[in-house]
Amino acid sequence: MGEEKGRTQSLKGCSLSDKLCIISHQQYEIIIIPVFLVGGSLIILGVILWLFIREKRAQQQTPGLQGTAPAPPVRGQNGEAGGREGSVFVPLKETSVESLLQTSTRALAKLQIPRDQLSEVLEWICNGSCGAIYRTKIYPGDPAKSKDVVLKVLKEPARLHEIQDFLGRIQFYQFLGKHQNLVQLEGCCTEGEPLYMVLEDVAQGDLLSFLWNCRRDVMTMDGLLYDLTEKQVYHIGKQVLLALEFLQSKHLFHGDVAARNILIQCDLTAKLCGLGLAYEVHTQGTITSTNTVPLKWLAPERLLLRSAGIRGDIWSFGILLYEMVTLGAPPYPEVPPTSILQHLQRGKTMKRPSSCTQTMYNLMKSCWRWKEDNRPSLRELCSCLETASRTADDKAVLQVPELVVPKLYAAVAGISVTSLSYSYSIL
Ligand SMILES: Nc1ncnc2c1ncn2[C@@H]1O[C@H](COP(=O)(O)OP(=O)(O)OP(=O)(O)O)[C@@H](O)[C@H]1O
Repeated sequence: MGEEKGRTQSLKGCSLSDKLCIISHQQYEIIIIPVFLVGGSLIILGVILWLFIREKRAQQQTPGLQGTAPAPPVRGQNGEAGGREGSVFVPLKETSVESLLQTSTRALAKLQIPRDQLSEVLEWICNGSCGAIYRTKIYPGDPAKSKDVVLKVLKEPARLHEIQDFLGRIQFYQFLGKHQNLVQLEGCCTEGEPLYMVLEDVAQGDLLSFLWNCRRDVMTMDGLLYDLTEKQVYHIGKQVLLALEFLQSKHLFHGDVAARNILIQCDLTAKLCGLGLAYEVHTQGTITSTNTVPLKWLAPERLLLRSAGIRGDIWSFGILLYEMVTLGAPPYPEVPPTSILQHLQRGKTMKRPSSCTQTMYNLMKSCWRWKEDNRPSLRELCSCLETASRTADDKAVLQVPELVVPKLYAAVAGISVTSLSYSYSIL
């Protein structure tokens, strides 16, 4: 009855027996409904096409020619922008170097080291991102307290923003505080140029050189035993995970986990260095510099220039395990650095190295799951490593007969040879 009433109202001005009126009402429905259906389908098709093209374009982003990628956007462990805890004291409004140094030296008063306490004898280690890195001695009054330290010297002449950046990095170390598996800041000299950042000396140098030295017949050098067992690989790996957990607790991540960014002591204490990207995440919430990271260590989301986070570090940790168990072989030796993304997109990962147990290989593969969320968390990985370490071989020494030719290594790994600070010679 109600339907009949409504219909009568819509046919206002016509009598129900009027055939012409009823015919025109039916035509109205016949036109509108298909128009809506076709229009809706076209819009849905358009959206699907747009998403498809967008995805394709992202995949076609060609990596850097040298096998290094431009910095992708980044996010913290929960997808949020990187942490900004702790204010950045460096006075960005200062317009002259003198006033900038005056203000910041006051802020860094507790860290200042008198320059005359530093030896003038400098041993060059390498050129870092801000300038040269040297080893020297510090004599803090009491000769018994003299010790080796590492100096990061800001290159000269430095522009105002480079000075601000360097001072910010010093404050970043201060913000991080102490952790046994992170390189420690000893102090700084910033009352005038050249600016120094003074770090503890992790005497045995980087893990990559250590791994290469383990290939040689020498058993010990400078008190360090150049032998590595499977159990020790887990021991070093666990320390790196602890350092990453520490960064994660500050809403940060490392962004460049690799053997070249780990320093090693005689007792196999491992310390994470190369904190430049973590510093950028801290201050900018993203990576803004033109810093480049070798492609073969990067997770797919970084290669695709999508957001990066701690799960990207987990992918790189898998590569680090590979580096350790192969005593410093370049990852994916058969793949050119610039083809790595296509290689991964075909679902390929690295084969199990002959020196690697199935247990360790399974761990690596879990780090290399395409989807970030499917990779283990730091906590899970830590407990897997602990379990694996309990039954790991502590006797058999890992052996790889071929010596490394650094130039060749750099080409296969997609790293510029000058950025490697190896203390290793094949002679
Ligand atoms: N505290 C240290 N003890 C011993 N060697 C060190 C120390 N710090 C740095 N090095 C050496 O210098 C190399 C480069 O260090 P690092 O990656 O920290 O430099 P950087 O270019 O300033 O990095 P970033 O800009 O990422 O902080 C290391 O691989 C290592 O050989």
